[in-house]
Formats: sequence, structure tokens, C-alpha cells
Amino acid sequence: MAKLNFGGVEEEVVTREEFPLEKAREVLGKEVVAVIGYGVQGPGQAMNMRDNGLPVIVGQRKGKTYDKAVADGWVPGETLFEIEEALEKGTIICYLLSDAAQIELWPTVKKYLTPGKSLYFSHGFGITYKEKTGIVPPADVDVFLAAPKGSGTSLRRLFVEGKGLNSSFAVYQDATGKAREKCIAMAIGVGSGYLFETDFYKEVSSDLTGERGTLMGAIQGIFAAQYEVLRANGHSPSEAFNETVEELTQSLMPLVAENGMDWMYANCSTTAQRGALDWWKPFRDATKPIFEKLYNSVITQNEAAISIERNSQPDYREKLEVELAELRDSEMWRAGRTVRSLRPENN
Ligand SMILES: NC(=O)C1=CN([C@@H]2O[C@H](COP(=O)(O)OP(=O)(O)OC[C@H]3O[C@@H](n4cnc5c(N)ncnc54)[C@H](O)[C@@H]3O)[C@@H](O)[C@H]2O)C=CC1
Ligand SMILES: CC(=O)[C@](C)(O)C(=O)O
Ligand SMILES: [Mg+2]
Ligand SMILES: [Mg+2]
Repeated sequence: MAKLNFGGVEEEVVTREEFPLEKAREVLGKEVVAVIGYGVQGPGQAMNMRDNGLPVIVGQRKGKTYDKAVADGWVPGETLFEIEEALEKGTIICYLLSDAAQIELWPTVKKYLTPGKSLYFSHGFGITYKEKTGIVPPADVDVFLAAPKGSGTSLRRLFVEGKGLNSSFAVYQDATGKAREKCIAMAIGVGSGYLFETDFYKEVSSDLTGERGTLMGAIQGIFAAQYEVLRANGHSPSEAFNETVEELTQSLMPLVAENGMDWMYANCSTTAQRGALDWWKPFRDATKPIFEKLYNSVITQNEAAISIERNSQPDYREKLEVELAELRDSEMWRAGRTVRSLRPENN
């Protein structure tokens, strides 16, 4: 592992130079990697592994998603199977159903976890919350995770562009003595950039916090708050949307991604810099108690309980869709649709 300095803290990470694709192919060459589930992570990981020359098959129940797999080039009876058939053929089982669905299918999966096989996750959820999920793997299988830090959609897109998302990896159970090597090979194989090590508990705790926090929950919350204040004070939807969202995604976030926050600030006016430097701390102080509350809700397993309860209902998809539509149909995001349609590249 390469030792690198992250803001003054030394961490050991795995880079693609150190564990090249060739090595991943060597480690996984005699395995059959079975990707179970073809939702968001499933397609990204399976197609990246296929393009990386790894022996991969897909297991998916019949329906719309199965048809999508066919459209993506998976061949029924050769590389695409019903779930149980894929579970039987697979030696590394990639459990990429939704976290709630993993509970339901677990008794089936368990049957096929014969000694020497591996069970792979992309989240620490099922194992960490085993009292709630019932997911307790047999002692004679390897159990590990590689968790891409981003959407499966981005994992695939970046791979196609020759880039890669970073992933964390963790070994929970090493029955064969080869779990770690297989885990890293899988993490490289799915198209990751660099890899940082974690454990199942830390992965799920940080991930649930991040997606509820700055990555998804908090960002929509502060967008909505600012938009509402601008609108209440007579600004048009165009002005409010551009000043809240469009400028951030189109102009400023790419600069943050490129070279950090001070670089983005430095490329804005001194007027903007003065104000932003004055205001970021009050925003931090106002939101920190909410982040503390959130982290607490994660580690007390309250978030897991809610997620399992809500996403195990037979109509969970329809219910999520109603809530997504509420966002989509809000004035801010309807305004956004018009703004996007006016981007020069969309004309
Ligand atoms: N969505 C993402 O990009 C990310 C997901 N993850 C993790 O990856 C894993 C997979 O997540 P997603 O791809 O979002 O899953 P998903 O919600 O897209 O579902 C995956 C598959 O589960 C199947 N499925 C649902 N219920 C089923 C059932 N009862 N029986 C059989 N199949 C069923 C669906 O047909 C679909 O193919 C999870 O552990 C998630 O936390 C990790 C990083 C990002
Ligand atoms: C995309 C990702 O990494 C998330 C937000 O944690 C998830 O989809 O669960
Ligand atoms: Mg997540
Ligand atoms: Mg995540």
C-alpha cells in the first residue's frame, strides 16, 4: 500500500499503479463473478468488469431490468441468468440488490454460499445491521466490500471517459486467506480510482451520513431555503434558480472539483470572496447541530430501521416516486428544467 499524506494525516491507500488491472485479472481469472441485481450499481460494476476483461455474469429476475441487461449486451443463458442460476454458477457473489431487498433474498443467497466462495457487498449495511437484516454469512466464505463513492451511473460514465470514482474497501471475514487480495482485485475491476481501507461499520456510518447530509439531503435543504428567501423578496424564478443552483453546478463546483475551495473563491470577485469568507462560518455553526443529530440517528441505527421499514413495503417504489415528483414539480426544479433547456449545448 502507498503511504500518502492527507491534510497532515498519513493514510495507506491502494493505487491503480500499485495494483494494476493485470493483477486483478490474475487474481480473479479462475473465479466466476456473479453480479446479483441490475439496478444502479449492478450495471455500472458489471459492465466495467466486463470491459476490464473479467469473468462476470449477471443474475436478475425477469422484467424490465432484465430486458435492460439484455440491451446492455448480456446474453441469456451465457452471461445473464435468473438469480438462483447465477448464484449457483458464481464463486464471487456480488450482492447488489437494494439494501432492503437483500433481507428478503438472503435465505436463497445463503443456500449457495458453499465453502470457499466469496460474498461481496458495496455497502456495510447488511452486515453491520445484522440484528435487523438477518444477514449472517457462513464462517467458511470470504466476506468483503468495495463501495464506490458515487452513483453507479457515474461509475460507468467516468469509466467510459477513462476516469474513475474512488472506492473504499473492507474485509469482514477471511476464510481462505485470500479475501483481501480478492477484495482489492474486485475494487480495481469495477473501475475505481484509488482505494482507501475502512471497515463495514465505518463505511455504513459515513455513507448514511454523507447521503443524508451534504451530498443529498443538506444540499437540497439549503437550495430550497435560499430559493424561497429570494422568491419571497420579489426575485424571479430565473434569477433565484440561477443564483442558487445553475451557477453552482455549471460554474463554481467544477472549479472546486478541479483545485479546491480557495481556488474557486480566488476565481470569483473580491466582493464575493469577502462575503463568502464572512458567511461560511455562520452556516457551519447553524448546521453543525443538525449534522450531529444526523450522525447520532445513524449510529443508533434509527436511520437503518427507517430505511428497512420503508423500503420493504411492496409499494416502496411508487411511494418514493411520489416524493421525487414533489421535488420535480416544485417551482424551483420546474424553473430548473426550463433553465437547462436553455443551455446553449441543449439547443
Ligand atoms: N445506487 C448507487 O449508486 C449506490 C448503491 N450502493 C449500494 O449498492 C447496493 C445496490 O444498490 P442499488 O444499485 O442502488 O440497488 P437498486 O435499488 O437499484 O436495486 C438493485 C436490484 O434489486 C432488484 N430487486 C429489488 N427487490 C428485489 C427482490 N425482492 N428480489 C429480487 N430482486 C430485487 C431490482 O430489480 C434491481 O435490479 C446497495 O447495497 C447500495 O447501498 C453503493 C454505492 C452507490
Ligand atoms: C451514490 C452513493 O454513494 C450513495 C449516495 O451513498 C447511495 O446511492 O447510496
Ligand atoms: Mg449510500
Ligand atoms: Mg455512498
